[in-house]
Amino acid sequence: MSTTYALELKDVRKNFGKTEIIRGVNLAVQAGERVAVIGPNGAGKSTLFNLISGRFGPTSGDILLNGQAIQHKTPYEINRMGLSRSFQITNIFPKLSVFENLRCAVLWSLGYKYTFFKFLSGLKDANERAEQLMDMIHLDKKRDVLAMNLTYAEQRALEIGVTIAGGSDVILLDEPTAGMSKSETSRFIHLIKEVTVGKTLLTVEHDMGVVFGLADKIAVVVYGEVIAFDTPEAVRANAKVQEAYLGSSVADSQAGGH
Ligand SMILES: Nc1ncnc2c1ncn2[C@@H]1O[C@H](COP(=O)(O)OP(=O)(O)OP(=O)(O)O)[C@@H](O)[C@H]1O
Repeated sequence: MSTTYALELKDVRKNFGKTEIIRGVNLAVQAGERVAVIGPNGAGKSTLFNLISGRFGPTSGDILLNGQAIQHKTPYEINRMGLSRSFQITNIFPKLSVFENLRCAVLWSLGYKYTFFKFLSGLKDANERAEQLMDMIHLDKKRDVLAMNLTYAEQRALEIGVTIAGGSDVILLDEPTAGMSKSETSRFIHLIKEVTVGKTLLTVEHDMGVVFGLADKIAVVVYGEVIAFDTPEAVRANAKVQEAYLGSSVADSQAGGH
């Protein structure tokens, strides 16, 4: 019996000009797994995210979302099929309040931007869902504060709220804790865990504390290939990974008690 994975990459390759940047990636992520994608600078992590979210098409290979091929779909179509991505560059509206940002995201996900009448009938549901999201990301006390007046960590939390607003079951987060202090980071890991319960999560991450605090599995990308995909413990113990990349970062994170 074949398994349907939440996300599956089969021999995915991507060339930019004559250079092969992604060199035959295979990855099978089970529904509900939290996966951290790690690797040295320039290894191809962002390119992989761009391929999965449809920003680029692969040169060859298949990408399946819940068993359905998405490698030729647009980002919009892929989003409608249940995958949502947040960016390092923020995707919130600075001059809208917390509540308005969330409501916009909910309405957009429901497709209400297209017809005014659908919009009116959906408004009540959208309001309720936006309130619910606001509680989930712990910004209920900041309901009417403009996004631009939130702290940096609160803006990142709002961004997560916007990302999960449509109820996608596969979530891609690009360095969700980048730029945060240590205490903000540990609170944020907790928040990400809470809001992604039952969802499949992929995150590109450099901070080993975050990786080991968040991930069920780690995918190690080195020079356009996934050289290991396993539990944190197994990846930590993997000699190939130690040699190619981790070494001192893992030692540091272990010393730090993560
Ligand atoms: N649109 C593009 N056109 C040409 N080359 C690209 C493009 N996007 C990425 N690259 C190249 O692909 C390689 C992988 O880049 P990518 O950004 O995916 O790496 P990364 O692992 O995310 O790195 P970092 O950790 O520094 O963000 C780099 O050599 C980069 O210069």
